[in-house]
Amino acid sequence: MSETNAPTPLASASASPSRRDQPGYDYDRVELRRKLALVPEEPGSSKPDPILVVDNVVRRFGGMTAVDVGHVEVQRGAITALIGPNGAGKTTFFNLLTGFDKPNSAPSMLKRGADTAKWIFNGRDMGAVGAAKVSRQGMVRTFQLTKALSRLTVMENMLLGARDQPGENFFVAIVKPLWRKREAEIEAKAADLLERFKLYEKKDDYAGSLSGGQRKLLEMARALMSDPSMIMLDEPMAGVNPALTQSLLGHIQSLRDEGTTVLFVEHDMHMVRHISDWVIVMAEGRIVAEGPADTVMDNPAVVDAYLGAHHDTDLGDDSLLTDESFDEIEAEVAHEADARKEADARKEEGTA
Ligand SMILES: Nc1ncnc2c1ncn2[C@@H]1O[C@H](COP(=O)(O)OP(=O)(O)OP(=O)(O)O)[C@@H](O)[C@H]1O
Repeated sequence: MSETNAPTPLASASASPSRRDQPGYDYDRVELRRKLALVPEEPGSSKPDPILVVDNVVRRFGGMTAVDVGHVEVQRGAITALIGPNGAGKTTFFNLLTGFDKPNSAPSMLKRGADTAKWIFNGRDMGAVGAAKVSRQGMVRTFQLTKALSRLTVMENMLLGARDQPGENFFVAIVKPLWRKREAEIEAKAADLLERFKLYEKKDDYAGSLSGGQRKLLEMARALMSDPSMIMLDEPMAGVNPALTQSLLGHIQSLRDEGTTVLFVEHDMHMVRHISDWVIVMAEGRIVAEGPADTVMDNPAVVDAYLGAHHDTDLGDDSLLTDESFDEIEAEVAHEADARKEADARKEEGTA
């Protein structure tokens, strides 16, 4: 199977509807960029429609402060990159937000006040919420596949990612027609996602036998099984070959175009420049700069952060990925979106 295939949108009726099809969703990238252009390019700036608002998240390891974020907001429906030199605190921040770690500033029986940690996702307070519940609320992050998951097949990995498994609901679990139906839906959805990520032919292979790039695709596909409102990707491009890089970028753009908010940590500045609607920069645990990708790299605070920590970081030379190749991806994604609209319209006409 080729790794270079372009992304395929969800095609069959058995997949859950994308957010684009849900009432009230009106994605318009030009409008989004126009709104973001009005946002002040400063750390902690307010966004027009934040899906995530974070306050006072502090994490110390011994005497070292890994994360000290006073305030930050993530715009709904946008692709936001979280960048920063090695050790800036990006992964620790992801772990805290998704319930896999707890801030030292977490509110307690003794202390709850203006300086205690608080983060609101989609209008809900997530501060005291564990990892499983965070994911059920629609904030899902990708992980590297563990050894155990490598010994499961690609399809088994997908089924593990599903929300509302029949066994989770006692009533559904004991009424056979109900769980049969739900099980079939989940399997159909997994199959659709695997098709979309060009992994369907590998469905019965062990996940451990996939290439590094295919594992990244599987991680993303598995995360999408729970229909997240926001997907958080930790270094999606690490270890991925240039051909599959383009495919991954296309997938991330289509997710955003379908209404999923994307927050990703990445060292690859080519990727950051080309697909981000907004960039947040961390250094030494703090947010030091924010702005659109084409200007934020020139911010003196960003140059300082990278020069101070990481002299050899390439902040913008596109050697592998040219503007033409990204234009091609964008055109392909737009073409597929149009094809999807046409198919939906035909389907509607057929059922009218
Ligand atoms: N469990 C831990 N125990 C002790 N120190 C830790 C732990 N986890 C992270 N750190 C430290 O916290 C700091 C922030 O680490 P983190 O991995 O969050 O940075 P990062 O920005 O994701 O870096 P990279 O880009 O290299 O992945 C680093 O100095 C790291 O050594």
